[in-house]
Amino acid sequence: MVKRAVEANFDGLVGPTHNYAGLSWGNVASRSNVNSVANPREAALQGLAKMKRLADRGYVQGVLPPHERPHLPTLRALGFTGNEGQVLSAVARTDPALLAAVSSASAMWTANAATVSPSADTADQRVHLTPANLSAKFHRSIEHRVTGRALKAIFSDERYFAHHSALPSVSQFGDEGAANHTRLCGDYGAPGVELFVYGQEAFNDAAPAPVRFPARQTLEASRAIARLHGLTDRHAVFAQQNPAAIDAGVFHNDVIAVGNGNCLFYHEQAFLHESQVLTDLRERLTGVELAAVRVSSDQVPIADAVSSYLFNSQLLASADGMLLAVPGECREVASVSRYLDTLVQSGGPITAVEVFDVKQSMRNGGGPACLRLRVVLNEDELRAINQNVILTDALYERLTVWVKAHYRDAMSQQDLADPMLLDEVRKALDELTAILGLGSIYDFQM
Ligand SMILES: N=C(N)NCCC[C@H](NC(=O)CCC(=O)O)C(=O)O
Repeated sequence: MVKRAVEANFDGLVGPTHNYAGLSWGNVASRSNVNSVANPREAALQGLAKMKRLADRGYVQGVLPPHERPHLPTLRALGFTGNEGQVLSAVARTDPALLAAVSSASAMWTANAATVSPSADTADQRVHLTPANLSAKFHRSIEHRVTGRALKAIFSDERYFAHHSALPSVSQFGDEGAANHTRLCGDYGAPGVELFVYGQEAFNDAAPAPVRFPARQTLEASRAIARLHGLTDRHAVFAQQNPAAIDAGVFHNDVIAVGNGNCLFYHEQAFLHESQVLTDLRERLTGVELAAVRVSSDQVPIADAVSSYLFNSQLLASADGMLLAVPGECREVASVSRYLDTLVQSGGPITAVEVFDVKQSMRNGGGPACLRLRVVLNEDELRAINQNVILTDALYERLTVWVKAHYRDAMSQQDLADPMLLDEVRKALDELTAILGLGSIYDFQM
C-alpha cells in the first residue's frame, strides 16, 4: 500500500559571515561579484521570507543551521598556531584567500548538503541520507562533517533514517548532493525514479568532459550513492550533463533542470543524450506519465538561463498544477520573462509562476532551489523528525529577531579578519542550536 507522503523543503539559514569572495571558478555569479560588500542580515531575512511564504502556502518547511565560520579547526589543521586572535591575524596577513575560504557561508546552499532517497525507493524502506563531500571546492569541502551532525540531530530515529558518511574526498568521487539529483514519481509515497546527473566519468579518460570549467560530480560518485542508498536499477537513472553546458557556466545540473512529481522542466542543452534520458525515465516511472517541459535555445539561450537562474526555481506541487518559484532575476532577462508569460498559458503542467527575492544569495550563484534540500517523508517519518526545525509562525518570528540581533549589515573581505566576528558568530550559533533543539553540533560546542 502506498503511504501518504509529502515533500518537505529544508532551507539553509544564511550564516552571519555571508560574503562575496569569488571562490567558485565555473560559477559565473560568484566570480563576477568578487569583492563586493555583502549584507548578511538582508541575505538571512530574504531566505527566511522565502521559507515563510512557502510555509504559509501549506508546504512543509524546515530550517538547516549555518556553520561555524571562520572555521578555526581547519586553520589549525593547516598549521596555524597560537590563540584564536593570533591564528586569525596570521592567516589574514599571510593568506587572505584562505581566510575567505574558511569564512564562507556556503553551507546556506543546502541543495548541496546531501543526497536523500525516500523510503519508498530504498531496499530497507528507510530514508537514506549522504552528506556531499563537495570536494571540488576547498571552501565547500569542509562542510560535510557538520552537515552530517545537523542531519543526524534532525533525522535521528534509526528506525526511519539511515545516515552515511560522505564519499572519499577526492576528485574521482566528487559529489555535490541533491543539486545533481532529481526524483520523479507519481504520489510522493509511491516508488519513484532517481535521476543522477554527473559531469564526468573519473575513471574513463575517453569519455566526454568539459574543457573550460570543472565537472564537480562524477559518475562514480553517483553510482556509489545509489549503492549506499540501496537503489536498484529500477529506481535509478544515470545521465551525463552536457559538457558544453558546464563550460557555459552550468556548474550544477540544478542550474539547467528541475523536476518534481512527474514533471521534468529542462533546457534542451541540459543532457548529453537527451532522448535516452527521457526513455530511461519513462521506462521506470510507474503509474504516471512523464510530463517533460523542454525549453529550446531559441526560446531561452543558455547564457540567459545562467544569468536568470530560470531552472534554479523551485518546482512545487500545488492543488491545481505545478508552481514555479522563480528568482527575481528571471523578470530582468527579456527572453526568460517572455518565456514565463507563455509557459503558464501553454496548458502544460506548470500553471503558476511566483517571484522570490533572494538577490544576496543569487550574487554568489545560489537561487531558490540551491537554498533548499528536499526530503520526501511519509506521515510516520515526518512525525519522527525533530519538530523544532519546522518553520511555524512562532519560529519565523523568533529567527527574524535572532538574525536582527546577531547579524551585521555589511561584510567585506577585510571584515573577515575581525576577531570580534568569530565571537559574534559563536554566540549567535549557540543560541540557534538551543532554538532549534539540535544539541551540540559545532566544533566550538564540543
Ligand atoms: N546550484 C546549487 N545547488 N548551489 C549553488 C552553490 C553556489 C556556491 N557558491 C559559492 O560557493 C560562492 C562563494 C563565494 O564566492 O564567496 C558554489 O559554487 O558551490
